[in-house]
Amino acid sequence: MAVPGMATGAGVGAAVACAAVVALLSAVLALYGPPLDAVLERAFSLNKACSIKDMKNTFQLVRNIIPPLTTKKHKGQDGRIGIVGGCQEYTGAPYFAAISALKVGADLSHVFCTQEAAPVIKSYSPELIVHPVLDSPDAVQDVEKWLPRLHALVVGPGLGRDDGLLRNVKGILEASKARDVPVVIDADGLWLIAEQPALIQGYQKAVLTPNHAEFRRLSEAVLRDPLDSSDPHGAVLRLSQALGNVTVVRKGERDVISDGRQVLECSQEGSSRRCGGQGDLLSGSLGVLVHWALLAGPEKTDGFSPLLVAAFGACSLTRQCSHQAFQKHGRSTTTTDMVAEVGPAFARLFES
Ligand SMILES: NC(=O)C1=CN([C@@H]2O[C@H](COP(=O)(O)OP(=O)(O)OC[C@H]3O[C@@H](n4cnc5c(N)ncnc54)[C@H](OP(=O)(O)O)[C@@H]3O)[C@@H](O)[C@H]2O)[C@@H](O)CC1
Ligand SMILES: Nc1ncnc2c1ncn2[C@@H]1O[C@H](COP(=O)(O)OP(=O)(O)OP(=O)(O)O)[C@@H](O)[C@H]1O
Ligand SMILES: [Mg+2]
Repeated sequence: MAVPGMATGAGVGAAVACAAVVALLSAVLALYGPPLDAVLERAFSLNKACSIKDMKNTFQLVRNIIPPLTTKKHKGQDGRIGIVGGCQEYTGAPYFAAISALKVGADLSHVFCTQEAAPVIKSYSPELIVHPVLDSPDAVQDVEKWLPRLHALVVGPGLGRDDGLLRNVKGILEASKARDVPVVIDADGLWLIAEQPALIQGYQKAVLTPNHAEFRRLSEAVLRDPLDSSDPHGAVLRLSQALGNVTVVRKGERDVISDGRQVLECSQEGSSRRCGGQGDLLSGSLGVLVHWALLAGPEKTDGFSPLLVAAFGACSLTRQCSHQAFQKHGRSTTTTDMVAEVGPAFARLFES
């Protein structure tokens, strides 16, 4: 079925061929070092060709990672996701992330927030499990004891920038890495990473989802250079490489996704509404898709990194939710209207 906003083009085979060329170029880069720019430029233009042609095929790869709904599974198998965020000022952001994870298909969604934020977040939805632990002196241990039961953590929505909270989140990130738990880092979690990039350096199960301001901050902190706005794909590729191939999703008019080897672009039609919370829907959805993609493994994603495919899925889903909500509500569209579209948008993009 044709999906609006989707480019058509070459087959998955072409993507794999491109991937091979890019992998080769990366190997050349690793072996011979500078002049990096010339080689990167070439690698990148190959990537660009791949990404545009293969948007249609990338949808198929997302379909490949979606677990079947069967009567043989028990509660939790399709995803137990944790959201780390929620403080006095921001209660909506962790709620949007957590409810979106459930609506995409996770079975259980936990929110680890401050004591004050917990009753507020609980009152939004009986479906969320809310732990008022993030500002406790035992925050790291309190979250750590849940880690063996969680498939992915989404760190940052509505976290705020309180030094004590950020210290606790640093400990939670270190504990997650030690246990190999995949992490999606968004919003104020990215503030922490811009301050201490070493926290995430080289962690292959991390995805960063910066908006415009967050990308600039991160990029300038990590690359120690003013952001080159003339080359949006190259900027994402370079940031990912500098972070040791951590997957980066730069949100914007077009979303640009890279694992430092390949670049994908998502230009699924969204809407012109820029109400707050849309990024939280994206990061919550991505938490589930990351779990599904890693479970499915690279054989289901045809040579693409599973995290790249998960990210493309979350970006296209968020934009499709925005598109559908806007068709119904126009200028009054809010993120709550988009959350109501998660099911229909998911079915339209990935199940028809
Ligand atoms: N309902 C809730 O609870 C919600 C809570 N949220 C939570 O809020 C916390 C802070 O998150 P954040 O995104 O507001 O912080 P940050 O990165 O400092 O950006 C601030 C400034 O950056 C700029 N700017 C942003 N985008 C830009 C663009 N495309 N193009 C150009 N400029 C752009 C813009 O600057 P301005 O236009 O004001 O000069 C903007 O004011 C975080 O915890 C998050 O989760 C949200 O999730 C929403 C729903
Ligand atoms: N100019 C734009 N045109 C179309 N879609 C956009 C545009 N900017 C962002 N988006 C889409 O909106 C969604 C959220 O991106 P955005 O940059 O608003 O994140 P954010 O600032 O982190 O959101 P939040 O308010 O949740 O913190 C993404 O799906 C992105 O593709
Ligand atoms: Mg955000």
